[in-house]
Amino acid sequence: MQLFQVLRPLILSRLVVRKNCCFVMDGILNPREAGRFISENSKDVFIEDAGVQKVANMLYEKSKSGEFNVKMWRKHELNPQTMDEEAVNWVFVSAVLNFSFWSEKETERFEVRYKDKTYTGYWSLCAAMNRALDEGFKITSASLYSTITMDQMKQIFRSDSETEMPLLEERQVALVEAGTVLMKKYQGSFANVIKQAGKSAQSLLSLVLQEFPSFRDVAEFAGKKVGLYKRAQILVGDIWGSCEGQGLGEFTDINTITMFADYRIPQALVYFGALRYSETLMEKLKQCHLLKSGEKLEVEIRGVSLWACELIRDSIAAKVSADTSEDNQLKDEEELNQVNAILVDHYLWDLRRELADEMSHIPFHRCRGIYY
Ligand SMILES: Nc1nc2c(c(CN[C@H]3C=C[C@H](O)[C@@H]3O)cn2[C@@H]2O[C@H](COP(=O)(O)O)[C@@H](O)[C@H]2O)c(=O)[nH]1
Repeated sequence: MQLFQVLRPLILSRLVVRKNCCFVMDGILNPREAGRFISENSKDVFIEDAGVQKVANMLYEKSKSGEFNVKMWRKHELNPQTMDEEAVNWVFVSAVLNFSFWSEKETERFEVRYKDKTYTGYWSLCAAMNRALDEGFKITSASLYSTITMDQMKQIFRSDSETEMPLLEERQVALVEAGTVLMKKYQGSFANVIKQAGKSAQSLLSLVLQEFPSFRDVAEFAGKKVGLYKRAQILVGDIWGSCEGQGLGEFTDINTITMFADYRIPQALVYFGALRYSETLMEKLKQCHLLKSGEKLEVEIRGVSLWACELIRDSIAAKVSADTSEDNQLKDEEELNQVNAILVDHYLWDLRRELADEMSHIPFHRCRGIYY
């Protein structure tokens, strides 16, 4: 192995500390403000109220069962079950790497086989992480991933198909950056970052943006800086889910977190008629046009999708308060069952996977980057 390969992570970790200058959030619209502003100024992506109400009705009916709540997160076989420090360190690593799984051809995807099941997309990341842990490489330990080499990355994230994991080098850089900060300032555990946030989701979000530059998902749109913060927000949302809103996952303001602006929720929103693309944009996406991170069309798709989910959440809340029927479980388990933007997001994201074939005629937007 060349000397550079060995030294690369150490060089990167030196760079990180210098790059990690303070991140000023003032002057950047927060995700909810950004969603509204982008939606009000969008030229190629539009919200359709009939579709918003359709999704809100679907979700409201589902939420009446009392099954649709923070406890869902742990139900997936790949998600950690321990609701402790190990679980939040697992969530942190998954959030650092949670981006850009799409491949040129949907039929040629990065795949990981784990415990007799084949995973693609986001779940292939989780399967590779759990496979590494089973094989004795503690990928959740900052002391290890802060100096992880490309050879180790290739071994851990090896594919069980012909297609390699996209952006492996960018993932190594993100891991070294995150691990270096965690080791230098938080004794190697993300639980210590959480504890510094005083049970506030917004404080944790700000702390993550301050400390970990790879999460700074900000664009310029119509003369303003807009913070979409997809990975930083999903990190908070998954910490909440991994601990069922208790202990390390307890946040007094979790309902201020918005949907996570990825490339799958827009697909679902268009499918249900809550979002509409201009003919020009739809044609571009059907041609698999590659959008640049931060370009106008890309920001419109992400920002208007985010705002659509805010409207869906607001519509559900209005239905709950109007609903006087005694069988509505939401009333008496308000705390547990309130449908916030995180649950709206997970519902749509999981549904997009369940209905992948039905939705396949709706193109997702292709953008190569580390933000989502
Ligand atoms: N908006 C939103 N985007 C999400 C997630 C998740 C994983 N969350 C699950 C984890 C625990 C709970 O069970 C959640 O359901 C991954 N992604 C993004 O999707 C894209 C990949 O998609 P696909 O090709 O289908 O794997 C990629 O941008 C990835 O960053 C989410 O929840 N919401």
